[in-house]
Amino acid sequence: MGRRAKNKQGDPLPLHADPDLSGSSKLSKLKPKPGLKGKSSAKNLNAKPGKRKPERDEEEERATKRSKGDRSAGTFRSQARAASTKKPAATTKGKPVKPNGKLDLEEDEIMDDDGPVGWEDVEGVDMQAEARCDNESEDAEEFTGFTGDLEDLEGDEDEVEDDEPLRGPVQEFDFDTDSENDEAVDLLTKKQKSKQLNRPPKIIPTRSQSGSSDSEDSGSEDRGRKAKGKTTIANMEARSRAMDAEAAKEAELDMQELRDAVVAGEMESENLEEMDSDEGDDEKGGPSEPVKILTLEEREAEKKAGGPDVFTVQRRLRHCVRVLENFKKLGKGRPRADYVSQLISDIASYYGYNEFLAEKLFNMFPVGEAIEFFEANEVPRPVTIRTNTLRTRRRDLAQALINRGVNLEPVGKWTNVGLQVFESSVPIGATPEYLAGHYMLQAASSFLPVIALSPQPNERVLDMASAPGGKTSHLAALMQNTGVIFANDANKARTKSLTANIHRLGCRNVMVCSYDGREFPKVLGGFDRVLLDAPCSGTGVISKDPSVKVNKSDRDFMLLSHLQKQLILCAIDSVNPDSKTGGYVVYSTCSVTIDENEAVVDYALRKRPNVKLVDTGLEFGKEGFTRYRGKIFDGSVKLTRRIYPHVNNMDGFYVAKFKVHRRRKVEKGGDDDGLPGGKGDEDVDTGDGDIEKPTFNDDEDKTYIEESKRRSMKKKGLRVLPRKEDPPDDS
Ligand SMILES: C[S@@+](CC[C@H](N)C(=O)[O-])C[C@H]1O[C@@H](n2cnc3c(N)ncnc32)[C@H](O)[C@@H]1O
Repeated sequence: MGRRAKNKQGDPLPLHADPDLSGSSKLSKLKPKPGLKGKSSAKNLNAKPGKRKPERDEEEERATKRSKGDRSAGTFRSQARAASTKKPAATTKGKPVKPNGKLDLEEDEIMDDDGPVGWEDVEGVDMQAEARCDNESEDAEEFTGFTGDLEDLEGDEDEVEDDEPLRGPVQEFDFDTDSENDEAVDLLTKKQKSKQLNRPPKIIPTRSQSGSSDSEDSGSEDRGRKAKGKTTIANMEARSRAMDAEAAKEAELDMQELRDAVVAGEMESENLEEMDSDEGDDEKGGPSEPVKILTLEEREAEKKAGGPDVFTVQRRLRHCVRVLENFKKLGKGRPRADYVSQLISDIASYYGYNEFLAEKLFNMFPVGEAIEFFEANEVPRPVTIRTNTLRTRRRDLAQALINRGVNLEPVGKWTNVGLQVFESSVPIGATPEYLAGHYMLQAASSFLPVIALSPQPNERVLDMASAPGGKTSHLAALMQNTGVIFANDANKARTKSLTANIHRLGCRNVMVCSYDGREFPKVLGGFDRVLLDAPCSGTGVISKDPSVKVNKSDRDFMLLSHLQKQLILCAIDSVNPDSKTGGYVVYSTCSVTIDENEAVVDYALRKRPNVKLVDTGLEFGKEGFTRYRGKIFDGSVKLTRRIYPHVNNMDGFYVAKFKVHRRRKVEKGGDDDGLPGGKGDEDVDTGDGDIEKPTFNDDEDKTYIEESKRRSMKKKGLRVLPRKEDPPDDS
């Protein structure tokens, strides 16, 4: 994304236009701003992850950054303290706005009151391992008590009097009247001006920013906007397009920047030692020691001694990234693994992850891109809402909210219901429009599984893990309140917020139920479409819930993956393969790990030869992995889509879409290993009444079954023998 247009959610880059984020582009970012030299030294990074107490100037800087909602604002230097990132964007008179209307949003307030949500009351699943329930606003639960009359709210004199923008001139809002040539609209009055549009240059600037022009640019940009006149609201979409064009221009500039950086990186690498010692001037201005890569023992000793200071870690990070990106030239006899383990250790301490998760996530990307990913997790994603088309139209909603002092604009061309909120003078989660169900606070990426499922009017749809109902209500809207949606969630307590949301949003075709998803299709089957938005680790939403950085272990991923595999088979088996209009399953998670995504989808393909992956229909997202660290997945897994914070400026998400066909009878003595392309040759209509119980590979599942037995014995207070061997690595 461009330097100046990064504030806008915008259309994510199309699949084939994803920028090459790997490589030396990061090198320029990692250069410290000259003025910062030495400033950060002697800070203990070994403090509790994410809890390092910032100094005063850092706190101010962080407050500024927090309000930007812009991933690019994240810099290497500022990340170590950002584990305490809070929910961004909308503000009320300078204070952060909570979606539920309260001020001063705290991270723990984003979570359910009951703590971590997901699968805690699901039998057979370890309570310790937390699963993340997506990135829906969980605000609804706090509104379940609202029983008042909307008119009362509308007529609340106090609110009106206190609410300056309500008295302002009514602005027209029309999505239909724009044209490419329309004047871009400045939606932001002086008072309301988006903080995202006004972000400062990066603390560690990229090449393009380190020049003279960033502040000038943004100044002239602002002037340009002002010159274009006051907000008319007549053509918000035109403005959006103008921004898109600007973003495209910026993207091109960035690509150029990247190309320059690669060339420059090659030159730089030749003078690496020189650079390292230049960068390494100590606080007194003298040259510091060359960067030292530590052995495991030395690292342990360093930790024991209180941990490295920020300055040292930064230098080492830069050094390791540079060397690893050009190892042939710069490796200098040391094994690559030494640099990798040093880098992972430094990433963990710098960004506040446990080393296990830092490594797991690091391994998913080329070195430079991994840094992009970790940085993006330090920056809040844009606040977005989804128009509930059962109650209103997007233009009417936008008009109403603008009149209340909300700065917003369409999310991007790929959705006609999304609005991005930049700033608000009113609590965005408690406006009369919110309470009247005109919109849902919902992260943009969580629109994607529903768009992929594409439910049709009059269908029978199962939303297998549905609370608090962001996607259920979106499904209902697309089905225009026809047909029927079974909105299930294993967690009874969470079905309260689900029910509240579907009432608020006017969904009349929804049946709420609470079963363990693994009981389907025994309880009910024959659906035209099934959405499985599975309980997951939440590694795609770390910017919202930084606790994920430290509370996930190898075992959690193993157990989650197992649960997801069980659920996906049940989802598939709940579909009527003879559906005239459908026959589809969409599997999604708000996690980026392979164990929870491709490994689950591949397992489903192997166990259910009657399903095939199909195109998700999404315009963007990276292809799913078809091989990863020695594992080879079915080639069709590349049809699945990965959404990343650092690429799409959205929460990390994964979406896969299956078409379910009739089952084929497996030939006697034939290949019954469940691999696709087995020898089955005869169509057998399994029908609703003839749905087989999901089967599992006993060998593969042995460990899980044993774990499950151990847990239930423990629960009953029985003595549990020590494990015979460690569970296998599933990564
Ligand atoms: C990612 S959240 C779902 C978010 C929801 N789809 C939405 O859009 O609002 C995962 C949900 O799975 C539920 N869950 C966990 N284990 C389950 C199981 N075995 N069967 C059904 N639901 C389960 C959790 O209670 C949680 O609400």
